[in-house]
Amino acid sequence: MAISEKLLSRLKDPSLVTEKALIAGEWVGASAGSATFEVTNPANGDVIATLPDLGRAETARAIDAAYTAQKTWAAKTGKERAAILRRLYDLMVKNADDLAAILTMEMGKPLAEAKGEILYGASYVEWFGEEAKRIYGDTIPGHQADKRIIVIKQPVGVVGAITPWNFPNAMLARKFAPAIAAGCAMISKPASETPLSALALALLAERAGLPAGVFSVVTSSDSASIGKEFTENDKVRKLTFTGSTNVGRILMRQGADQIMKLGLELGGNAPFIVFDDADLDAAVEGAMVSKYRNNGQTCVCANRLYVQAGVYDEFARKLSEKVAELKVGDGFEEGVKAGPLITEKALEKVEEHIADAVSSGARILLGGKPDEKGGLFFQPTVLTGVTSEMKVAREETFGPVAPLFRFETEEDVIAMANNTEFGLASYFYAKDMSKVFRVAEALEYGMVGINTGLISTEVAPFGGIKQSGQGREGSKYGIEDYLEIKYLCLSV
Ligand SMILES: NC(=O)C1=CN([C@@H]2O[C@H](COP(=O)(O)OP(=O)(O)OC[C@H]3O[C@@H](n4cnc5c(N)ncnc54)[C@H](OP(=O)(O)O)[C@@H]3O)[C@@H](O)[C@H]2O)C=CC1
Ligand SMILES: O=C(O)[C@H](O)CS(=O)(=O)O
Repeated sequence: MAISEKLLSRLKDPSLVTEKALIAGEWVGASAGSATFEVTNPANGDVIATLPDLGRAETARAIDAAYTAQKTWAAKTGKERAAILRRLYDLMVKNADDLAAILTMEMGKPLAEAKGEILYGASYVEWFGEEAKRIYGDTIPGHQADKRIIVIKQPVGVVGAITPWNFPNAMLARKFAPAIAAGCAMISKPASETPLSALALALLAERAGLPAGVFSVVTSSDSASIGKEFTENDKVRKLTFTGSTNVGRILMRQGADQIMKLGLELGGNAPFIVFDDADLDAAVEGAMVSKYRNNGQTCVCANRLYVQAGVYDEFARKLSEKVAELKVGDGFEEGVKAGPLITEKALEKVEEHIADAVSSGARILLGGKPDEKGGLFFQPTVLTGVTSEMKVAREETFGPVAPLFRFETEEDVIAMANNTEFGLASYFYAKDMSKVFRVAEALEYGMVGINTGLISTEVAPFGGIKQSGQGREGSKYGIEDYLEIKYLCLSV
């Protein structure tokens, strides 16, 4: 077991990579003969680190420590909690290049995108460090002359967090920051593909002064068991999850027995609509960002591109010209815009969706097959002649495929866009203001990008409706999910 020299040689501070999990304030490595799992670089299959493969016992130990530490942490003032989050924000920014290199090596995204993710994750730490000082309650006029009513907000308590591989820093930071700001304690279970980013965050949180036990990171390849510990251990008051709708459903069922508070950021199937009065160049730019960011591996990616008949051919041509410029390769290579997919399973799903579409009459305008580099590299792809009967219309591709659907009327496209069990992100390009308000209000999604393909920011409420989840992350709304409301009735 040894950390990859290729990774360590890229870092100013090699101590940011660890092969130890953080359990109850102690860094725990794999003991002789104990179970371990490997973290590999999706660009070439290299083993970059070996982590202890922990289970329910270690998770329960982390929960016990969190249960104790949380009481002291919650007793600190918002200003004291804010100061530690501010120090963490400063450390994330100072170490952003190293954190980005760790992220690119374990997840594959281009280095510039990884750096962007680190700063995006840090923005949540900064935002909720500020919110920590503003957890206000209410006073309410009494219902009787001798009654005084006060509403206070208190931290939920111990929180379990399960996060995905596609944004291994930002998806954790988006949960960690409001939880810690609110006075909660957290045990995180990162995706087994990408635990190093979570561990680096934990290292920096410790250096920022976060007390022992308030934050643990359990590394495990047996996520189902860790999830069961989170949902069955009565010291855990909330579970926050980002990942597929299928797993979200499993966790919701498991948490039902103790009426667990849940935060669910699940799958999406975003429509991206181009009306014939759109600024086509802007729409192409927005489609490039919304579709190919993170190689299409984000839950808010444009999954279905609906283009009005009058501009369909021109949009398809312009989009393909831009897609053809995307350089595929190792995320560390200069100019690369499309890294590897995360696993063989992810690549097979992309191939399956393209084959299904073509077998039903779609045409490959660009790409359509694995890149000549082999491995997990795939050609950025544009399909035309796509219809609602195809899998790309119903399922989340989670890869670099832009399926173009042609539509005639506003009513038709709203009906098609809403014809899904998902409701996370949606986008459309149009100039007519009446149409903008009609369409924005008619789309059944938690988020709507209007003349933009990039909507994610810490200042706005990120989240979905229907089977895309519940709760919101970021914004002034995001901290509410980590607070309980308490009503005090005083007889005076
Ligand atoms: N709404 C949002 O913000 C986001 C949604 N997603 C959605 O997630 C999917 C892709 O991400 P992906 O990582 O494959 O999703 P998964 O749901 O497979 O995995 C997400 C996390 O859940 C863990 N997990 C898997 N099975 C269980 C289980 N039975 N109990 C507890 N934890 C479990 C995984 O651990 P391990 O991998 O180690 O098994 C990982 O840490 C897409 O559908 C995407 O849309 C992804 C990111 C953001
Ligand atoms: O897809 C995800 O995991 C993130 O939610 C995407 S974003 O927040 O960076 O848009």
